[in-house]
Amino acid sequence: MSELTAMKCEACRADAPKVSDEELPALMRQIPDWTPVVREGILQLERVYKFKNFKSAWAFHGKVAELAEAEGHHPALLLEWGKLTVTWWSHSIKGLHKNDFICAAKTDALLLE
Ligand SMILES: C[C@H](O)[C@H](O)[C@H]1CNC2=NC(N)=NC(=O)C2=N1
Repeated sequence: MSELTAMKCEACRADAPKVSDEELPALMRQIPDWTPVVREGILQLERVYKFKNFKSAWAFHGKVAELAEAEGHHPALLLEWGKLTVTWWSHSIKGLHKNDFICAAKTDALLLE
């Protein structure tokens, strides 16, 4: 389990630093099941979680929503039959912040609960 899961998100400020190109590879190695994607020019982290049915995906959706509220940092969630797509990025800086990696690692940890 990544050390990221022991960290806490900081408040999202418009002047907060984005994760740099130099920092990105080491952070991505800590969340190997996630993919960096660019949407509307914004770098984001995405993972698709597969489940046996809608109800299981829905239950995980609820856990991720609770995590988001606890961290004060919120993902995009696409709930489908047997799938939940989770996408993290920082709206305030239109890109990736350390918060997004912390939350991606904590999202993975929810699977172990
Ligand atoms: C006021 C509130 O805390 C801010 O709007 C928070 C809410 N959750 C957030 N979530 C994400 N992903 N990015 C943000 O910039 C953000 N800002």
